[in-house]
Amino acid sequence: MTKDQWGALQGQLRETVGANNFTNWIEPLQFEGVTDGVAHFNVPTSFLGNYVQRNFGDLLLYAMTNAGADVRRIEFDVPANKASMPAVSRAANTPDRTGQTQTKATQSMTSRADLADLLPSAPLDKRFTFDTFVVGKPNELAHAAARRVGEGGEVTFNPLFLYGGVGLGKTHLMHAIAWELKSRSPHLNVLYLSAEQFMYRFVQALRDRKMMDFKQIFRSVDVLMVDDVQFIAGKDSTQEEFFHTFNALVDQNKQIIISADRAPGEIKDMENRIQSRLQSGLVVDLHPTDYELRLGILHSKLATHRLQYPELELDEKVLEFLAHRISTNVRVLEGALTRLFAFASLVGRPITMELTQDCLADVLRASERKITIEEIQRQVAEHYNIRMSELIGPKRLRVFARPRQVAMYLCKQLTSRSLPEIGRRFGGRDHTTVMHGVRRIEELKVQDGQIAEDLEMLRRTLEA
Ligand SMILES: Nc1ncnc2c1ncn2[C@@H]1O[C@H](COP(=O)(O)OP(=O)(O)OP(=O)(O)O)[C@@H](O)[C@H]1O
Repeated sequence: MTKDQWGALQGQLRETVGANNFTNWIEPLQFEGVTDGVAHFNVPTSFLGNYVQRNFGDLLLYAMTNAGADVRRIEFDVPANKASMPAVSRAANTPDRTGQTQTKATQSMTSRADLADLLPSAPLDKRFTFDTFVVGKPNELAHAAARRVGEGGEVTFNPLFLYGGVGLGKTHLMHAIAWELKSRSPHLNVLYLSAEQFMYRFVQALRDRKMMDFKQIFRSVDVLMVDDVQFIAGKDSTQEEFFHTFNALVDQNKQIIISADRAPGEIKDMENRIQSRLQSGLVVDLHPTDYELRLGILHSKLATHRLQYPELELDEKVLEFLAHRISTNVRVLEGALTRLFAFASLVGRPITMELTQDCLADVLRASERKITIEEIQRQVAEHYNIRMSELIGPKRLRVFARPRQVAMYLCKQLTSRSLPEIGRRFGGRDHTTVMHGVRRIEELKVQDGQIAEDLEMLRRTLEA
């Protein structure tokens, strides 16, 4: 990250933290550069550095990473000769930021009336909007509910509780709601934060004896969004405070949106009264993705990659392959595509199946399916109503040979077994026979609607 890039980031930071916080805490930071993943800032006093680290550290890290910088840590240094720093020359007009000013700065934080500036909202990801959210069967209900809440107006279900496994789009939907609300009503106080940040703020308020401020801030929002609420399970006083905040907002008819990795009733160590409160609105889950949704997501991400790497060619089969093979987590799926483009661009080769296998070997191994060759064989035999021995055996009649090729094709698609291994499991056939079978089915899939339908049905059953 260059100094100019840091300069450009400042506008965005000002928006996020508010004008007063920006002037007090961010503006005095002098960006020195990034070395080995550490961003260095010069600061006029160690107090200012510590304060920024504690209160805005995560935000800075997030903003810089988001802007493309490889930053894992931030360090604040007080240079030996402070006189050269702009923050100190500013101090000719404004109070010096020495021990004395530190007290002033802290006091001004407490007494500041402008609550909007103090709202500790976590930054929203610009990419997470409704426009970029791909809707499919597994997430259509969650999407519809989120859309409804994003429209604003009368609160119909409170809270909206979204849950689902890792990387299925909960955070994306929450940010999308926040963006939508803000675009429709720019003056709405929308507070989005993770349950972990909620706890952090709470503990900090306790420590600094600022509970009144804390309560006032959280009760003054119009919309509260808390991500990953399971995090506060078992953390008694945080739960308690969350419960009070929750009730106060519901009483004022303010919208609350919560996400978690499981249903409210399944969050262990969460007090019953909170669980039941969380269930009192609309609870919707994001189901694990299916093949169509994954393919849709890949296509939508492709557009961005194409813009970035217009020169790269991509074999459509690669997308189908990835959608088949990486089935657990959209984040991993996206990561795979990004890596593929970066790799292909580096080595200057088109994105073929071969390159994909090379580049993503580790990801593919990690998300390897549990589907076995034997399962496929059994399922195919049952589907075509033939015996296993006929499927695997030597008979070359079409009624056996075609299902055999279908089974070989599925083994190639749904397992990571090599062609020779598949051949061995089909009565010791040669790998060229398997290759021929796979190619034949690939052709038929396009020409013969029945085969395409059979494949689809079998795949669904096997993946279920
Ligand atoms: N339906 C979708 N359309 C487009 N992108 C999606 C979709 N679902 C998930 N993603 C993308 O997958 C990534 C992970 O999603 P997100 O962070 O929202 O998951 P999450 O459910 O909050 O996961 P976690 O449990 O880890 O917090 C994001 O980059 C998001 O944009």
